Amino acid sequence: MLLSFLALCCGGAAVLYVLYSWLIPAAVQYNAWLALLWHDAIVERALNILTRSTRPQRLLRAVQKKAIKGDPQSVISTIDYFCRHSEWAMNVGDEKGAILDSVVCEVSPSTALELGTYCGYSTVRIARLLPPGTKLITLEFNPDYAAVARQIIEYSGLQDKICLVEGASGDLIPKMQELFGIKTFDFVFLDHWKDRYLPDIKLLEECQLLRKGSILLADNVICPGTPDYLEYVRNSPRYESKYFKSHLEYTKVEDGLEKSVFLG
Ligand SMILES: C[S@@+](CC[C@H](N)C(=O)[O-])C[C@H]1O[C@@H](n2cnc3c(N)ncnc32)[C@H](O)[C@@H]1O
Ligand SMILES: [Mg+2]
Repeated sequence: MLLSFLALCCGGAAVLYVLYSWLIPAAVQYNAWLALLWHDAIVERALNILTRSTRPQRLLRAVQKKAIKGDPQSVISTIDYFCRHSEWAMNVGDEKGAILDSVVCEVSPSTALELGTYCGYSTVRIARLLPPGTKLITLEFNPDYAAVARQIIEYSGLQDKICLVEGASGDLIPKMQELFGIKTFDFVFLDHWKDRYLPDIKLLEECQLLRKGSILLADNVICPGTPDYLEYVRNSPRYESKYFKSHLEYTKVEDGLEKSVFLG
């Protein structure tokens, strides 16, 4: 009786071990929906309860503990390490980040807008490459995320190059001229909720915030995906669009960035 109970326990433990150390990580690395469900719904909630903190707070703590203050590259590398080895987070990440870097360097914008700040990872990534005098305006409607992003931006030492505005893109885009005297943006990074990409570029067009040659770079066009936005920029005569194939941040799931030039 005791022996069969012990055998049952050992068998159960072995199944759990195989599931947790091999099957789940493998499935989560390669399957889009499993990856998002696992990282966003299951692990994040469990860790929030267990640690009585939020994912952005845990990410901020890692930066404060491990990154060199005033060194944006160290902040970026620390976040990437944390997200690969401790806890996934929805930053653009290192792999797609390299594509983002090359587009920012190529455009060398005088005016830049980011939609969706989260913890400020991509904000720091973009701002560190901006020419002197350029300010990046970044919009975030979640006050808890914005509070963490402010501290990460401050920690990286780039606060003078970044203006974080709290609020919804749909409300703030029409106020860009009034708030910042912006006539047009040279570069826009779209990385907020995916159903807002299309309405917000139409709003940017309507508010005449795009000029001939403005560059839009959109993240996550495959995973979670922005089919209506892709259909628009790929078929509209007002845009010339190109896909950069990559992977969803910190996984092997296909994702990519869409770079679109506004033709006027
Ligand atoms: C994927 S995360 C941004 C990640 C960030 N760009 C990075 O790579 O580090 C999306 C963020 O957009 C914010 N967001 C979503 N829709 C928004 C909107 N309409 N206006 C402002 N912020 C929005 C969310 O709260 C979330 O923090
Ligand atoms: Mg993204």
